[in-house]
Amino acid sequence: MSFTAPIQLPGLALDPQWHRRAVFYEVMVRSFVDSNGDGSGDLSGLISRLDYLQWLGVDALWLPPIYNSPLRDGGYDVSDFRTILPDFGTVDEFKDLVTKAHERNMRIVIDYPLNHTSDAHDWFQQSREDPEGPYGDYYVWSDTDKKYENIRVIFVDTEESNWTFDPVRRQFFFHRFFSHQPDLNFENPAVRQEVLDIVRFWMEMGVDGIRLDAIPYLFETEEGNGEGEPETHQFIREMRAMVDRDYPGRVLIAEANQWPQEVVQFFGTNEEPECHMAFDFPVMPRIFYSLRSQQAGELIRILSEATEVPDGAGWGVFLRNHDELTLEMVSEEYRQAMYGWYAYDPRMRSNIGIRRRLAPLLDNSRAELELAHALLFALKGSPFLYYGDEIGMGDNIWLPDRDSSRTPMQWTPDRNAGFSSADPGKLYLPVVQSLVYNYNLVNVESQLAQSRSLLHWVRNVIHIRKAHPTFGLGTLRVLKTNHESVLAFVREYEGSGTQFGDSAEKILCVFSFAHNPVSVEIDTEDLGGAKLFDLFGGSQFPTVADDGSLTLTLGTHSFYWLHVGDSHFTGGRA
Ligand SMILES: OC[C@H]1O[C@H](O[C@H]2O[C@H](CO)[C@@H](O)[C@H](O)[C@H]2O)[C@H](O)[C@@H](O)[C@@H]1O
Ligand SMILES: [Ca+2]
Repeated sequence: MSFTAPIQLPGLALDPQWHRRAVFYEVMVRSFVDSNGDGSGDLSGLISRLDYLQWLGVDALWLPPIYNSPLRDGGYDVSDFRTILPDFGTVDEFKDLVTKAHERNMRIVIDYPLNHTSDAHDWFQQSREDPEGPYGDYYVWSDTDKKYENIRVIFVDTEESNWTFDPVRRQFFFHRFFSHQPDLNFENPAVRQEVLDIVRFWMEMGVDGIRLDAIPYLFETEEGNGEGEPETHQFIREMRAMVDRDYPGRVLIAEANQWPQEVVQFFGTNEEPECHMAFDFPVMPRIFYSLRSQQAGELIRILSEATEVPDGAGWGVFLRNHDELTLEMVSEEYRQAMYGWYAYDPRMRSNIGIRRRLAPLLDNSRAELELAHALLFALKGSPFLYYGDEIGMGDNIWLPDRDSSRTPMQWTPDRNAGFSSADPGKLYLPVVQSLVYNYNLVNVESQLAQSRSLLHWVRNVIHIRKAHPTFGLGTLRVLKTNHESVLAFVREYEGSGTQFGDSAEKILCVFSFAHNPVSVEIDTEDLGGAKLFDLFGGSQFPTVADDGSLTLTLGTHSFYWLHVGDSHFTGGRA
């Protein structure tokens, strides 16, 4: 396979708003390409596929943890934050990745699980052995496991308590996640300084952003629930001030699995900003709910909630990632409905969520995959794709925990799906060989060869989105319709008049979750008399009536992106 996209030199375009226009792609280094045949993906392998990612239209890569780790939690159990897992490569190879990505105008975002370490980390080993030593106070130790009783257990499948007794120190240590992941003690100024130094270490290496893993959980208090305590926000403000001062243009991304009013606090304010971006956890499960219930109501409700963010900040929206499809942000009633639709086999569940990939969740329905992506790319926020979802990769629910959807990328129909030349038994996880998603059928090479494949469709929609800065920078206003299965909104952008030549624009987006064709009347409010043109092919649609009403018909699971304007729009096909 060759992707001969032109390489832009020398490096990145200067754009302080890059993260709001960007299409992100989450790529697990271990899962993407194995360059040396040892069975594990690595940095050199990833570098070898940057041309593919550039061809796809990706602007930024998010790499889950690449540090030294016992890999008991997919690398989120870090044993040294300043070295790279040898299976993945070296610091020099990482620098090479940054350089080569930048040459392609692509950014690199790394993942930083700052809340905790692995119990194999030297800090923890010293802390347990020498309570009076320099690391004695690096973790949250207690003589009793009865502290912080308001703090819930997150990994309910495996942990009964947030406290585990350490036989060496003969005290309990606190952990929000697995019992092999002790929480760092953020009350200790030395710990806070270590964390800031580690941020600086990777920023000096040239990274463009850092995903702050599990960010709500830094501080614990007796009164609170340990999620977004004031001290946690204060510390993020300090980190942000350091980044703005010493590394302007780099971004901090909050992973806070919380309700909108709580997540929005991780953006801070104009005067005291915190993160540049935050993942939108409430929207994601509602997309899946709408697809099965044929009801757009919950999605409309959450999209209509006013959650203003500071200037220049933006949401990260996603369909799937390396974790389970979390159902923490839906009511118990909705959760049970979603388990019934999407996790009918108990093996598909994990903690409070569903450990499946996008295509199997949607039963490989091409119409639903297109609808879900069209919505993802039209929402307010920057879209994050999960590796392999662009080809509709399947999962393996027989693998433990979230490994079900972390299997090798499927490049070709050849041995190990072209991921590795290793003996198949040596792979870090087996390739998917199920009836429907077998790598013989689902792979990049065969989809490149079919112009109507999902891969080409996703690439096209990415390029159309990128031709319209409105999607990244504009406002979103939900419209009233007379059909419960239809979501309609207007994206509107005033234009910036910057060097990017952005002009003012309105785009009407309409999505039908109905399982049959529907006719819908939309109250477009102030769009009376406007002409509409399809963004994909440029064809003209019925003009909006003078009173603002618009009647459209939509096929099963279909959608429209319509340019609103007086003049003919020529379409955006890439
Ligand atoms: O490092 C521990 C975990 O941190 C992240 O966790 C997030 O995912 C959890 C579900 O797997 C979710 O329930 C929690 O609210 C999040 O903070 C990371 O993404 C995980 O992979 C990791 O195990
Ligand atoms: Ca390798």
